[in-house]
Amino acid sequence: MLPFLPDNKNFSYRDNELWCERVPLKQIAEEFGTPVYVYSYNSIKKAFLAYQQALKPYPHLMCYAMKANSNIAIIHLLAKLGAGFDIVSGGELRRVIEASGDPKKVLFSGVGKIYDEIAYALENDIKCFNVESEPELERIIEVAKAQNKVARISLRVNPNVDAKTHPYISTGLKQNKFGIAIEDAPRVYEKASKSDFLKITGIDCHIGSQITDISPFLDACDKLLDLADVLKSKGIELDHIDFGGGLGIVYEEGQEVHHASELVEALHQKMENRGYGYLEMIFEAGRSIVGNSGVLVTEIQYLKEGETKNFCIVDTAMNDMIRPTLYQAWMQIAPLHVYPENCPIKEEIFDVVGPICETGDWLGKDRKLKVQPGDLLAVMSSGAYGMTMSSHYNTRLKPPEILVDGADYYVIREREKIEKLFSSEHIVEL
Ligand SMILES: Cc1ncc(COP(=O)(O)O)c(C=O)c1O
Ligand SMILES: N[C@@H](CCCC[NH3+])C(=O)O
Repeated sequence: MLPFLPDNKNFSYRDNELWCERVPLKQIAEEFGTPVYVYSYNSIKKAFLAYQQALKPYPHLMCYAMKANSNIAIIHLLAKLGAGFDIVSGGELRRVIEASGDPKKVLFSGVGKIYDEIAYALENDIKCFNVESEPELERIIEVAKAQNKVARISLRVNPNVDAKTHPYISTGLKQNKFGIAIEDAPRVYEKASKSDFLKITGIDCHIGSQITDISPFLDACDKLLDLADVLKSKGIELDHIDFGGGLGIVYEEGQEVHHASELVEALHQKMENRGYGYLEMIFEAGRSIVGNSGVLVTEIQYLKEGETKNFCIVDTAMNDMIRPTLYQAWMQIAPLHVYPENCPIKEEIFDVVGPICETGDWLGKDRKLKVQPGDLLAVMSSGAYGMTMSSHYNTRLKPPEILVDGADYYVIREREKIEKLFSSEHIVEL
């Protein structure tokens, strides 16, 4: 039986070899070395268009949360498909501009926006600041005043909804640092409405990531619409409602997720029923656009028999893909070549680990694999929160990124060079 693949359309086995679209992954590994991130353009496009098409009948803006994967080639291609962007730093806005994206379709989220970032975003006339606290609101007024501009804002409210996801990626509960408590929101909106330097355009929330159920989104929507009612009674009208991040994805066999259209329809139905069908619907989806569109290909260095466990030691590590270490996330690890049943290599159970000096440096535990040193493995579903969360720990260089489109492929990031790593460091003689 062939190993499970979360996106078995754009990643598939042909004659027991794993391909991305019409390219054998082995060919990419041979040409560019390992570890290497490989993305399927057609998978990204399909995932993005699933939201776009579902939203088409309604006023909408589909913003890609670029923290998931911010390679400028991907930003550029998504911008061409009509994407706006959700950013959390001035650096991410720089990327949008570099990639010829439209700043007027940019939302700026995040709890710690600094002066310079606010000024830069205002200069570039972004669509909206998602304000996460009262002091931030005051800072935005101050910067807008200095530029003699009007900043468009929405409040990111914390609806206190349980997203039923990992506690580290749950963001809409009272104890989380994000957003403004929903009970305080009417007062803060009133305050904002009095400033000549602000224009209230919307309402925003983001309750967490990797949410596979629609009900937390609907619960949050109810609370936002209750707030919209209160605001209306105070004469504050909104243009948009921003539901935050998108749906979760399939990492593991047997997991089920909803199609983007189910989420959009369910939310719109609720808006319509409550008299808000006219509001522009905004999503800040990241993971569901790129997550299953990427893999991290790695080469097995050693098979090591431990005292109680077998280890499959590969040449990628927690510095390239930190999700298992950070969230104990389960990610499928699939061999690039599947040996036939009758081959003498034995199937064994391994912990797949990297070379980093940490016990937490693992990619998968207790995985059944029929492999030998030199074989290649793909960490599936690595397109989101892979490269963007990578680091140089243990002075490891960042892997290249390759984008596949049909039978063609392109280097969208070169393998990092050690000289570049050292170029901003300086020896001092003391
Ligand atoms: C404010 C905000 N918007 C959007 C996202 C993207 O979420 P997801 O990748 O689950 O679609 C995140 C990440 O969780 C976020 O913090
Ligand atoms: N980085 C996380 C999700 C958090 C997203 C940022 N708000 C992950 O890999 O699952």
